[in-house]
Amino acid sequence: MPEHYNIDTPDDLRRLPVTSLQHLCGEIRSFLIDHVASNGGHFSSSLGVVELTVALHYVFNTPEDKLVWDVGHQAYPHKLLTGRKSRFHSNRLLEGISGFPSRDESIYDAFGTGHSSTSISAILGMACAAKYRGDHTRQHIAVIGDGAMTAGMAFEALNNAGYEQPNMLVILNDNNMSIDANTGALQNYLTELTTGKHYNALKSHIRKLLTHPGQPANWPVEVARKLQKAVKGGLLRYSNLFEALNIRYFGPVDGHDLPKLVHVLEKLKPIPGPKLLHCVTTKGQGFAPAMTDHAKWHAPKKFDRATGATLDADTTTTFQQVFGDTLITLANSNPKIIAITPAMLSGSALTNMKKQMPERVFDVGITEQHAVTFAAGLAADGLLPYCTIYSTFLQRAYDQVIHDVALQKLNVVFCIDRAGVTGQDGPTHHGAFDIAFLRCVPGIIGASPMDAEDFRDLLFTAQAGESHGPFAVRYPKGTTAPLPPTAGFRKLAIGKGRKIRSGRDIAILSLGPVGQYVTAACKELEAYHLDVAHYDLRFFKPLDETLLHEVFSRFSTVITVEDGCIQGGAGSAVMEFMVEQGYHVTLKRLGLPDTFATQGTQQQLHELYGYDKKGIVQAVREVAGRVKKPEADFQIH
Ligand SMILES: Cc1ncc(C[n+]2csc(CCOP(=O)(O)OP(=O)(O)O)c2C)c(N)n1
Ligand SMILES: CC(=O)[C@@H](O)[C@H](O)COP(=O)(O)O
Ligand SMILES: [Mg+2]
Repeated sequence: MPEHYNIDTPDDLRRLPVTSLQHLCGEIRSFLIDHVASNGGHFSSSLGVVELTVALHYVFNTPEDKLVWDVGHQAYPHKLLTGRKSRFHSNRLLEGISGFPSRDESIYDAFGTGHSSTSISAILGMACAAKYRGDHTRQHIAVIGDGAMTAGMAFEALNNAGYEQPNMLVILNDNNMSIDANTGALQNYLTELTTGKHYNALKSHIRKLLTHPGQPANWPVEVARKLQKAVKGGLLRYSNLFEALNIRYFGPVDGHDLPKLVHVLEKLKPIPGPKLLHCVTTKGQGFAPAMTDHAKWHAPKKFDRATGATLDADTTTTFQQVFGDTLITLANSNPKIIAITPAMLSGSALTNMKKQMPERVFDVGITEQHAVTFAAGLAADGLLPYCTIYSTFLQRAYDQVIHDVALQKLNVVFCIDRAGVTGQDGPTHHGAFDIAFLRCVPGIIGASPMDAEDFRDLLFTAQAGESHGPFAVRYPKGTTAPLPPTAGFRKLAIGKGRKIRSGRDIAILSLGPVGQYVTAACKELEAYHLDVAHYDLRFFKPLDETLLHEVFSRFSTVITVEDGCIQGGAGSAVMEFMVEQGYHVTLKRLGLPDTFATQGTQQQLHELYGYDKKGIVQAVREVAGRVKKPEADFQIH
C-alpha cells in the first residue's frame, strides 16, 4: 500500500482527489502480488476488482451503506482499504485474519461469505430491513461474479427483489470466468450483452428510429409517445433478462476504467429500486500470467513474482489425482459412468476426463442442488453418475440427496471431496458435517478410505455390483501415499471394516485417512508399554456390526478417531451401537468439537483439535490412566 497515501480506511480514501485513485490501484495491486507470491491465497479475483473496490468505497458511505461480496474470495482489496492492511500478513493463517469477509472481523464486512451466490439474498434482506424501518437513504450493494450468478439462489433473490423493489444495487462482475471456464447458457447471454449483439443493438436501433428527424415529426405526438412507451416497457424490457425481472439493467461498463466507474456509481446512487450494473473486468488484471491461465491463478500457492513460477511445487500423490485417474479407468470399462461437478472441474481433478470424454463430464455451474437432482435424473434413466462435490458445498443439496436420490433408491455415487478440515479457507470450507448429516439418511452407503488403494477399491465397488442406491465416498484434500504400482481393483464388502493391528489394552476405531495417524500412534505407544489394537471402520454406514461386537466384547476402553464433527459423526454411530447392544465400556471420541473449526493448515488443525498422532497418543495415555488429562480438550492461544 502506498506510504504517501496512508490509506487505512474508506474515510482516508474519500479525502483523495479522483485523479489519485488510479495510482492507488497500482499500489494495491503491487501489495497483493507481493503478498500472495509469498503466502499463497485467492489471487486473480482480487486483482480483477481493484478499481471496482476503490470506486465503491469512494462513492458509497461504507460501513453505513452496506456492501456484500459474493463468495468473498475477491475481497482482499476491500480488506486492505478497511483497516486490515497491518494484519494482512496473517491472512488465512492460524489465528490470523480470514481470507473471506467476516462479521466478527470488521464492521465493513456487512455479511460473512465463503460459499457462493448468497450476496443478493443478503443485501435484499438488508434493503428490505431499511425499507421496513423507513430508511430510504441507506445504500445496499452486492458484488457478484458471473460464476456465482449461475446459481439458483442468485435468481431466487432477483425474483424476490424485482417484486419487493427496495433500494439496492447488484454489481455483476463479469470476467467471463468461474474457477475454470464458466459454463452454461447464462454466460453466453452475458457475452451477448457485453458485445452488444442483441440488447444494445436493439436499444440503439430503437433510439435511432424514435429520434429520426423525419419520422416522429410526421407522427401524431400521442402515437410517438405511445410507441416509445411500448418499446421501453415491452420490447426492450423483455429482451433483457434482468429488466424482465423488474430490475433496472445498466451497462456494460469497463470495470477497470476508474473515473467512469466513479461517475456511473454516482449516477446510480439516487435511482430508487433494484438496479443491476453489468461490469466487465479481467480476472488477474495487472499480473500477466494470471490474465491468461485463469484456473491456475485462482488460488495459487507461493510463486516467484518476477517469473510467475510456482515455488515449493508439490510432487506428492493426492487423493484428487487418484480420484481423477481412477474414474477415467472405470469409465473406460463402464459406459454408464458419468461425472458431474458443480463448477469444481480442476479442483476435483476432472479436467483430464473432460478432455478425454467430454460428453461424459458435466460441469453444471455453481449449482449443487441442481447437480444432485440432475444426477438423480441420469440415474433414473439407467446411467451411473459420480456426482463429485466438496463436502462443504454438499450442505446446500441436502434435500436433493434425501428427496431426489435416497428416497427413490437411485444409484448415485457421491464423491465427497474436501472431507474433513480443508485448511486455510477456514470454517466456511471445512468438510465437517457430512458424516453426521448423511448417516441418518435411510439406505445410504457411506464410506471413507484410509489410503489410496482403498479409495480406488471403493470407487470400483460403487459400480461393481447390483443396484445399491446412494453410495457416498468421502476423502480429504491432499496427500496420500502413492498407489502400489501393480494395484488392481478389489470389490469390497459393503459395511465391512478391517483389523489393522491386534492389541490387548485399548482399541482404536478410525475412519478415513486419519487411520494413518493411528498407525503411527500405536507404534509410539509401544514405548509406553501400551498394546493398542487398531481397526479401520471403512464404512460409517452400514456399520460393521461383527467387528464392533468383537471390539466391545474384548476391550473395556475404546477410542474413535475421525476427521469430522464428533456430534453425530462416526464415533457417535459407534456409541449408539454400544449403548443399544448393552456394552459398558469407556468410549472416547476424537474429531472436531462442537464449534466451527478455525483456519490453519490441515496439520495444525488436526493437532489443535487433538486427533493427529500426538493427540491420539495423549488420548490413549489419558484413558489408560498414564497421564493426567489437561484442563480443556483444546485451546486456541
Ligand atoms: C456454493 C459454492 N460452490 C462452489 C464454490 C467454489 N467457488 C469459489 S469461487 C468460484 C467461482 C466463482 O466465479 P465468479 O463468481 O465468476 O468469481 P471469479 O472467481 O470469476 O472472480 C467457485 C466455483 C463456492 N465457494 N461456493
Ligand atoms: C473460494 C472457494 O470456494 C474456492 O476457491 C476454494 O477456496 C477452493 O478450494 P480448493 O483450493 O481446495 O479447491
Ligand atoms: Mg467470474
